[in-house]
Amino acid sequence: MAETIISTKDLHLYYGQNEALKGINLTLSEGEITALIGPSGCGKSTFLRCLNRMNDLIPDVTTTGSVLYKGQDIFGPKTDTVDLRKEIGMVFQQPNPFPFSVYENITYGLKLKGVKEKNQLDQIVEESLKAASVWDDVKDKLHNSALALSGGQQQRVCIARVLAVNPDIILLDEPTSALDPVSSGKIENTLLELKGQYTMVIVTHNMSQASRISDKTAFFLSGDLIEFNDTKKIFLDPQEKQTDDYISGRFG
Ligand SMILES: Nc1ncnc2c1ncn2[C@@H]1O[C@H](COP(=O)(O)OP(=O)(O)OP(=O)(O)O)[C@@H](O)[C@H]1O
Repeated sequence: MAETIISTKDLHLYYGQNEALKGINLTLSEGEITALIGPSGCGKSTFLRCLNRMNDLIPDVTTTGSVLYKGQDIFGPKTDTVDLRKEIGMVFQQPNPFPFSVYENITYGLKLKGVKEKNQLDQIVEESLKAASVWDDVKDKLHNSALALSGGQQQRVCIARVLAVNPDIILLDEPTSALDPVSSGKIENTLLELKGQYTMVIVTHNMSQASRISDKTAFFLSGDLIEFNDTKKIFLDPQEKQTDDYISGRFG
């Protein structure tokens, strides 16, 4: 049995008066990929952002309940959110490289961590880009702007940027929805190669993507977690009618 790395307990989140998460209890296991699925507005991205406190950046948000990461509540006073976000990194829907060179994108977080030695930086740049399956595309363009790459290459550079600071968990918010099918397939392969080394949580509207890459799937509806189980079970033998209706395309 894989170890628990993060668990939420009775997690509620309100945007002003609007309750977007209605008491979510969910446990994520180390080294697994968990897919969050459900119709638009059901709270998937909100839940994802709770896991590294990205919702803190949004005004008028109230969160109750807890998110235990390695047993400690991330909403507790001991948490430094900058450190937390290095351990629990995030990849967004739109590729968002910094407007610097590829090399500087990867070394940015390392320099903040105090890594200065050029050989070490060079080594981590190469390792991270290789792990994100984009090294062959960019090895001759390391000092060119990351913005000059294709969307799919930019997204893999963004994954490499997260990997460079050696996180435990990677949160991915619809990372392929802005990409063409070939680029999406490359990202999926990259995630499959990283499986086991990192715990990943991916929000996706693409049911076949969820079934291809994830170990576990959580189905959300209107701020509730309706069903959470092994991905095979969710797709082949869902226990709740609402899950069945959603994955069979009857709504959403
Ligand atoms: N920054 C925000 N301010 C106010 N309300 C928000 C904000 N972000 C999300 N919401 C609301 O919270 C609810 C959940 O939204 P969320 O984006 O988490 O859903 P989602 O399942 O990820 O949707 P989608 O699949 O369309 O991205 C929705 O009612 C949405 O309008």
